[in-house]
Amino acid sequence: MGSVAVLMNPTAGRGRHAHLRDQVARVLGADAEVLAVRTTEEAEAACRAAVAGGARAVISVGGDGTLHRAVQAVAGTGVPLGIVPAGTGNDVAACLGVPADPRAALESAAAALRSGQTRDFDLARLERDGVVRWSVGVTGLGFDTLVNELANRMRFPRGPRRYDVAIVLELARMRPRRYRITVDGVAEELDAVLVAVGNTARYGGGMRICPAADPTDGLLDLVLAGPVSRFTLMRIKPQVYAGTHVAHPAVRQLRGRVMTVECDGITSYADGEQSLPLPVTFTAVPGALRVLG
Ligand SMILES: Nc1ncnc2c1ncn2[C@@H]1O[C@H](COP(=O)(O)OP(=O)(O)OP(=O)(O)O)[C@@H](O)[C@H]1O
Repeated sequence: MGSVAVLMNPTAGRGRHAHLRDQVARVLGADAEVLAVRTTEEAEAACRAAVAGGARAVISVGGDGTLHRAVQAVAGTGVPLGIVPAGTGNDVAACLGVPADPRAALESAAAALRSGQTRDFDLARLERDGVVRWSVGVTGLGFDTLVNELANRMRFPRGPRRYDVAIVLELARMRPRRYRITVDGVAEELDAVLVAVGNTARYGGGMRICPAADPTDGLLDLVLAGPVSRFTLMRIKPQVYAGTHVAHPAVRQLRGRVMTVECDGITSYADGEQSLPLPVTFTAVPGALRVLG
């Protein structure tokens, strides 16, 4: 029987859950192997190597970004993924019904390893020029993406305040962009400031940007905001936590199995991580993710 590979991200959640390392050893026992990684790239490569080497499960201990790395390795393999939410937002874990408390989630994954109990979910398969990436949660393709990119380039301020500053800076130069969106073969061109494709509903620590997204329906939800003013965007923003922004006349929801999104100068951010530059084709792949518990 293969080992249980554990991807721990000590930087996730601003280091608040560093003590989970001892818990992992205690709860998962001797066949748990904590992967020795220091960077994002090493994290993904180590998960892939573990799966190729016959690991019987991968456990992600971190936030959505950590989970995203582990998902690249287990997608479509049938190797189950344990999710221990120890990040800042933990939006994907919440949408997949994983206990919010990391210790409870760890116990639940350990119990599932013993009983064999798993649940299957869809994944979004992103493809451009033959390069494939996977997203379990939401992929941002507009204003939110630019904020993410700017925040990543900034050295100051540190921590989440960086995002507040990036939002203000990006708002100042926000302009609608021309998108070409094809949903199950039906194409349209439109101007938008914000576009997001969701397999699950949430990102950004509780924002229900794609409120109707269901990771078991075999479909993806695309939500877009048309050309609105900075003022209107800021007024709609608080409604995103409840998912009621979709009632605003400038907001549209599209649903389908295969979607292609084209726009110049935009790189997708999948589960909060930099992914493929547009154009990207998204395909809902039922059952591509098996989750422990
Ligand atoms: N073992 C690791 N060491 C260093 N960095 C890692 C490791 N694993 C993943 N990372 C990267 O660290 C970054 C932050 O991780 P993550 O997103 O999980 O935490 P977070 O931002 O606190 O949580 P959330 O995304 O849920 O708000 C991500 O870009 C992720 O790819």
